[in-house]
Amino acid sequence: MEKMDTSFIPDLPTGGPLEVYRKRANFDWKRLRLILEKEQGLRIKYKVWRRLESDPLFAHPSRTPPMDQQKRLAAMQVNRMKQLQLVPKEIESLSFSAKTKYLMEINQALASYSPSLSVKIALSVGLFNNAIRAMGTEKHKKYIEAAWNREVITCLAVTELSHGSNTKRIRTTATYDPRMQEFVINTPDFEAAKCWVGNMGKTATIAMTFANLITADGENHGLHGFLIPIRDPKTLISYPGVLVGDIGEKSGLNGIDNGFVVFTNYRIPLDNHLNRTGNVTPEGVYESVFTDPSQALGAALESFSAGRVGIMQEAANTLCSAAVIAVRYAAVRKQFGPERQGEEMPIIEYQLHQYRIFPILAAACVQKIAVEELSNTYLAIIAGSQDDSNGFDVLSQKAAEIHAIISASKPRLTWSARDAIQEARESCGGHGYLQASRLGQMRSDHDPLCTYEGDNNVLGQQASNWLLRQWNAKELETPIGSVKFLERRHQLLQLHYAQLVQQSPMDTWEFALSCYEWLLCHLMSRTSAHIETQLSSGVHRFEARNNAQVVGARQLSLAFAEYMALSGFVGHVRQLGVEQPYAEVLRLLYDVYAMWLLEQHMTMFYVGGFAVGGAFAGAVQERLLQSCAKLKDVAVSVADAIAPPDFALKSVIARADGLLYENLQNEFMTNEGAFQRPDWWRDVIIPQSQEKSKL
Ligand SMILES: Cc1cc2nc3c(=O)[nH]c(=O)nc-3n(C[C@H](O)[C@H](O)[C@H](O)COP(=O)(O)OP(=O)(O)OC[C@H]3O[C@@H](n4cnc5c(N)ncnc54)[C@H](O)[C@@H]3O)c2cc1C
Repeated sequence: MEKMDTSFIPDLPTGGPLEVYRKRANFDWKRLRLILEKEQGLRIKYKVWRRLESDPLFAHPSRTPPMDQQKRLAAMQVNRMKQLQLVPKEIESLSFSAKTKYLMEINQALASYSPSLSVKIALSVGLFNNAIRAMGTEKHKKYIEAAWNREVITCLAVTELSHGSNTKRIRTTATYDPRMQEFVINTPDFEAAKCWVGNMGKTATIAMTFANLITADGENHGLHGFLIPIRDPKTLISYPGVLVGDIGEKSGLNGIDNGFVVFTNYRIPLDNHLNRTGNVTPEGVYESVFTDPSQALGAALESFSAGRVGIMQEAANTLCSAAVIAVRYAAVRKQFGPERQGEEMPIIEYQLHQYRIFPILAAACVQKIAVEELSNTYLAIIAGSQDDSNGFDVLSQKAAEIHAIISASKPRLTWSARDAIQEARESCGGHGYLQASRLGQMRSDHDPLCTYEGDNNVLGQQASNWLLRQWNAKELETPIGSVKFLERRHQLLQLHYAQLVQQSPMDTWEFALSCYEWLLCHLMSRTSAHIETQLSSGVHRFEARNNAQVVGARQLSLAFAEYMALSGFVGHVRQLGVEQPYAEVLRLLYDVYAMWLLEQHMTMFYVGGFAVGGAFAGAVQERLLQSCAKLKDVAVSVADAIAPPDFALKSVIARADGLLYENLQNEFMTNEGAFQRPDWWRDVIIPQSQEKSKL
């Protein structure tokens, strides 16, 4: 294993109640941290956290501010970014992948401090710039610079009131007027109002908007991107013809001003059309690099994949935070014990508790590595497609495969994080419900990640469609190799647990991966057969596919994402060649996560005939519980290796010092107004007779 410089990682407080478990680890948590995360990325994150911590604008308010204040604060924090100099000038000269990676690291650090802030920045810079690069041409590059300098505040307007997932049915129009060389933007009715658009509610000055491009002859050329100025950047007052407002309070992420807009005969110059894939000449002739307009839309929407990768990174970090809170709390919190009056046991010692929280810890570590691997693959493909002078090879085989992987993985990760937060909340009992535990806020802020940038259930269908295409194709199209195992489909479908455990015992990396290969083949075969049966009885393909979702397609895309994560982790660990104690802990984490996942699919292993009797289910459960028991002694150190600093984690019940009760006492005692009689005290006093009031 290469030499590691861990000196930039701040030490943890010593001597607190967590020390008992910290001492049991036979490895250095800082070195583990650098195995789970690349040094360069971690250095960037610590730099971001240090700068935020030292700036009073980023101090955590003691109470949740009113909605309007949250928006003001997040907007001011975005403006402060430039002064904080988080992005050095030198990154301009880096390659596309290196530069994007740098920005992604910053985003992750910001997201663990405040999701509202990171989403706002993504909308203002990252996503906007990606969209310009994917859809715009040279003349639009000035907007990238302007967005960096905050000369314009940007947003991405795709969703309409009555259409979200089905983007093809968006109805906003951009009609070209050759006389004035302008596009006229119209919202046909309120159902076509753009809505939910982040940054649009109060602040955005320019909206990157998807609208149907219509030429003077009345022909609709499908959806295209347009840069539509909506507010005066000097006054934030909207322009005539633009009715723009805020959609109101949300369940979380209230630092973001989500808005709606209605356009009425609103004119923009020809140059504001993002014309990389389809161009309109000044005379009004439409030219496209695609013959089918839906291909142009597909290429344009593909630019949002970077957003999905960012979402996965954020979800992996959320998993980490939830796991850290649950593990640190469990190591300190004591309840019950064998002797009635004797010492109580930390709840981390209970098997049931281990079974609830260790899969979260293991998932966090495995997914952290898997998402990093996936991000690298994604960036390499996009960089390749940008180098291609012909422009779009985005719809090539590689792009289709990575799109399928992302479409399966974004749902898997965001759902895992959603469930992990809830489990962590309950595992911390009542104190987990305290706002200061962070878990409630984390739950509300994470929740919409399951919906935006592609609703999970809809995205999952795109992944299963691709998988089923591979299943039925004469020739596999898997340049990334994600379904290379399908070459062995006939052998795999014959596989049984009894035979597998002989070939690859449970303590090999291959065991779980082979179980997954069988499961994926079975689900593809099952779903495909279900669709075929319906088609042959005259059912329309659309309906046949819909009716195959519950039977197998939904599970297929989730299982595919899990397989990708596990195999990504295994590939990475094998390459690393780490020393013994680190190899052991990585193996343990893999076992806990893999066995826990296999348990979730147990029914299908039996339904499909992979397993009979109780042996497989019993063996999986036994290995899971044994691995959890082994993980118990090192879990606190593993949590330390993935924990954001206290400042970013902001959880009173999971500080690195482990002083649970002292920190809670301080929280209760200093909580604003804790000892104040309420202003409304008279409203709760029921007038009493003289005699009784003496009581
Ligand atoms: C916090 C937040 C921020 C957002 N920011 C932006 C933004 O900046 N810009 C922007 O343009 N949009 C934004 N959105 C909108 C977001 O992109 C959409 O909400 C998302 O695309 C889902 O669309 P929808 O809400 O219309 O849901 P729908 O498409 O109506 O889906 C509703 C439900 O129906 C299910 N469903 C739909 N079709 C099928 C099917 N074929 N089979 C089975 N089930 C189906 C879905 O799974 C879902 O559960 C934001 C949303 C939120 C919550």
